[in-house]
Amino acid sequence: MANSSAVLSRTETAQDADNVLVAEGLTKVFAGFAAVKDVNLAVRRGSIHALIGPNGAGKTTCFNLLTKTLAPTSGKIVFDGEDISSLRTSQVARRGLVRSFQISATFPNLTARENVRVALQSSYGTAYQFWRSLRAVAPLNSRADELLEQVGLANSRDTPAAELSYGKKRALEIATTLALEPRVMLLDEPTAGMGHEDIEPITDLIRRAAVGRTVLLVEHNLSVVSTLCDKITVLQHGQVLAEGNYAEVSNNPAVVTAYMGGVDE
Ligand SMILES: Nc1ncnc2c1ncn2[C@@H]1O[C@H](COP(=O)(O)OP(=O)(O)OP(=O)(O)O)[C@@H](O)[C@H]1O
Repeated sequence: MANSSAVLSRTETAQDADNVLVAEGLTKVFAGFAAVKDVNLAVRRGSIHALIGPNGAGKTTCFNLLTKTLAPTSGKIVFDGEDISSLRTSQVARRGLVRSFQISATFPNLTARENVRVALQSSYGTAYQFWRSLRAVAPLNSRADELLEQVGLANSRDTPAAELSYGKKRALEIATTLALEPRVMLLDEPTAGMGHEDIEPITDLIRRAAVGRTVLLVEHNLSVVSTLCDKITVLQHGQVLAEGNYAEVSNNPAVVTAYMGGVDE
């Protein structure tokens, strides 16, 4: 008996170490309506994990709970072994759980490079204040240029954000998120509103950005999910309907039924 409980606790520890972000019994009630009900979720370290589901399934609410944008009615969120249930977005961001677009990513009148530099300044905190001399912020330019290169915006470095195409704006938002050095990057519908020509580049970009970190995304485009994600959690009516890789969830009759009616665009 003592042996088996020792084994069990070792197994649990191993599972926790594998999972960088864990939600237990996550529930959000809006004026008597449960948008998210008792959701358990485990995001494996180093994976690309998607939250999908038909319209109104609770994806955005769940995502907002995980990013600490919304406070749960009940339930617990654990990041890297630490209970972050009562922490604020900024506090979890400092720990490496970063939501894309949380710094409202782009300042339209600043160039791409300046936008990334602002994100770097916020990441480095008081070490690089706005009022520091140009010489003091110079090291930020080289890091900003590396990040712009990484997201394919090296040639748009001096272009004001407002003048970038939609796809390039989203790439810039990812660069500003990467500036915060996330260990877990949370993306809210990264391909939303994109034309066909932008979807593949942004998918490639997410795949590259995911190297060495974990990505959790809400995504409507199932073809993006199928090529990008290791694990998929399907929500319906605020609850987990199915979980697994794309082949598993797409062959699940309950998922097929939930999606019937052509929810995916
Ligand atoms: N602030 C709120 N107050 C009341 N009800 C809300 C609120 N936010 C969401 N809801 C409701 O909770 C349910 C889940 O909404 P949510 O936006 O999380 O779903 P979703 O899966 O992201 O949907 P979509 O794919 O349409 O964006 C919906 O019925 C929605 O109307």
